Amino acid sequence: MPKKENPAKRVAELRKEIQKHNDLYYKKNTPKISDKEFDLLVKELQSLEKANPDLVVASSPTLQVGSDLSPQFSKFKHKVPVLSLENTYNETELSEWLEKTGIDELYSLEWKIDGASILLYYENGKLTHCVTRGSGGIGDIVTENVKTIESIPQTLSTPLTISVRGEIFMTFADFEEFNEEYGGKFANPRNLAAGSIKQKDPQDVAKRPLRIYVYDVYFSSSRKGINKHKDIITLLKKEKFPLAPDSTIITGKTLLKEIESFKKKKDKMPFPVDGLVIKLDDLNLRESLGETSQSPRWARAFKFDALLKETTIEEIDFAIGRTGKITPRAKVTPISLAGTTVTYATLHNQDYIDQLGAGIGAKVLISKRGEIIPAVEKVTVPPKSVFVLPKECPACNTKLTKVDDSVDFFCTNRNCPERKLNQLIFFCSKKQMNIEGLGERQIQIFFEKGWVKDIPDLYTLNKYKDTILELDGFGDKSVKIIFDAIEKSKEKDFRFTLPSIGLNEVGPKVTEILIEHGFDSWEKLVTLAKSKNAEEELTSIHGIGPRTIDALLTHLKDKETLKLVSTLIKLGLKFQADETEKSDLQPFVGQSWCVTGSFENFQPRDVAMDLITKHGGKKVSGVSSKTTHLLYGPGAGSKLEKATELGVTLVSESDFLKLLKKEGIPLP
Ligand SMILES: NC(=O)c1ccc[n+]([C@@H]2O[C@H](COP(=O)([O-])OP(=O)(O)OC[C@H]3O[C@@H](n4cnc5c(N)ncnc54)[C@H](O)[C@@H]3O)[C@@H](O)[C@H]2O)c1
Ligand SMILES: [Zn+2]
Repeated sequence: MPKKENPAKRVAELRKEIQKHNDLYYKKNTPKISDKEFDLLVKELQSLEKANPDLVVASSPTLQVGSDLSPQFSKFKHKVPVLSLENTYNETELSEWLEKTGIDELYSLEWKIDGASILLYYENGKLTHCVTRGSGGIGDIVTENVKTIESIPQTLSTPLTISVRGEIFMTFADFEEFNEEYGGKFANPRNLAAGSIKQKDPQDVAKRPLRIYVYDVYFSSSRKGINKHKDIITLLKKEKFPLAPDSTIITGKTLLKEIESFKKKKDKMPFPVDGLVIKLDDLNLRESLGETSQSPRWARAFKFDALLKETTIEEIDFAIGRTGKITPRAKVTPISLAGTTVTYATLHNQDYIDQLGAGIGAKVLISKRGEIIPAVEKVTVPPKSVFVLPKECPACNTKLTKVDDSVDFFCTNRNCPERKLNQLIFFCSKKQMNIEGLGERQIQIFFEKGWVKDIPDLYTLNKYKDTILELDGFGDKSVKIIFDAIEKSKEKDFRFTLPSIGLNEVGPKVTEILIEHGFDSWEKLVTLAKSKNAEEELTSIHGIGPRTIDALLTHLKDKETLKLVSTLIKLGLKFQADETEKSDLQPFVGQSWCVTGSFENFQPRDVAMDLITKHGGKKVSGVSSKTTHLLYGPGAGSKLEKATELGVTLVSESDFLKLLKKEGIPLP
């Protein structure tokens, strides 16, 4: 509640507090309070400023959009102010706005996607700049990072000069898979998506499963023939931009009813949504209403409350991941939340525990959004003492350590039983080797009995078959399923075996990239690691950053890893990739191609590179002494210079078209 006795003091306090949370949210991507709590602070400040106009200053966070600007990026002055949205959690407030704006008007109703805002600037039909919202007036140029999202058209079918606004996000499933690959470092898809577009190295961004939905277009000159939101959507569809599902256009009268049906769906959405966006359909009306310094008067965000429920921490234990990461978990008095019973909620790490002041006996608020693991969000009644993580691994007593600059503690003992167990669970899981019948429970039993201590033991498990049949809960049928699935897993190729053994930084995507570049077996990788220019060769591969290269080369020289793989090969597992759809025409065998510039017939230019790999060639992302050909088009830069210097064969688009014709390769 506003403290009436000294508004100036409270206003100053609130501004400082809001600024702090803005920075945590937009710049660090690690918010410490919920959106609702944040919005309450802003509302309190707004009402104080309204009651005390003399306290209003232009720099107040109520008059500015929260800024994401970071010093390491070049800046871009937006062509039109990139604003925020005024939001409400309350249907009465929304109705009042509808009445004021026109209940009989048409409105668009869309999901409010929880990611990072982005502007795509096109000049004469070519994508020139991708820019963050920044301060609303200027933004950070993150073009190369955003261009890694393949669904963004690089060229339009008409030479329009426009800016397209959208939201970059990640689905829950992609987030979980990615996060699993990186040892569970990231808190939620929104923070990961927003952090990803601000990475230093586009190659690191390319590995992240980012997506985009666009929702608006700004025109540099007159928007001839475009008078409704509907026309904008038609244009975006025609130019093949990705659009969010379920968007609809309805009258103000039926809006609240329609919102109800969106609400029913919201917890089942595959990507994070934090509300709905309602916008006037008529663009002329929009323009006559105009905007405040912060948000348009013709749109509102209707936000959903994050589901929060109170319970008590009964105990705190730990998950020890396959990478050794220790995650403290609160065992809570069971509560039902978003249709499931919650008994555990994550406490992430010691820093998080300290910030919350969490401990055994504390009363806490638990949240669940989408499919993410529930988390402890807030302490409402403090514990007797704040919890402190043990110094040693609870499973093997190894001293816990921090790796690099991470906030997490790790057990570095490779033979730690909990790590081993989780490696086995990961190996057998559906997305990996898909060994049906071997779920967490079964693996745990075999592990405790000492029958399966490590991955290779799975393939000699049949010596315990009779004993297994004697166990409770293992019938003929279920045991047959297990052994059939183990046998069948031997058919899985390198695309699965390599990521399944759980080497850090080496997940499915990296594996796929390695295979595409000709490293389609363990043997080839090991040979590569022994060669002098291993690092140079890996660096030339697009999509593999320095951190991955480091990790990969370490694994490929590590004795235990080498032993593990050779044992698995002896047991009949495949550590080479099956041939994929390759053409009989293989004119590019033995050649290594690089590409630069843009092309008329190949958009995106990967289309050309795919032809080369399909017909036997290798593609590389940088020109080196090993590159044999450079395919170049307008806009070619330093690669062309370097290739000329090194005597690489230069191939223009028309040369390439002739070559394809000569070889009888059709255009896709
Ligand atoms: N928890 C915290 O500490 C903290 C701190 C700062 C901000 N926040 C949250 O962020 C909000 C303010 O952020 P904001 O200024 O980005 O505004 P916002 O998130 O409330 O709304 C504007 C944004 O919505 C996004 N959006 C998604 N789908 C859209 C669609 N279909 N149409 C239009 N826009 C769409 C756009 O990126 C746009 O920038 C606050 O309300 C608060 O909830 C939280
Ligand atoms: Zn341990």
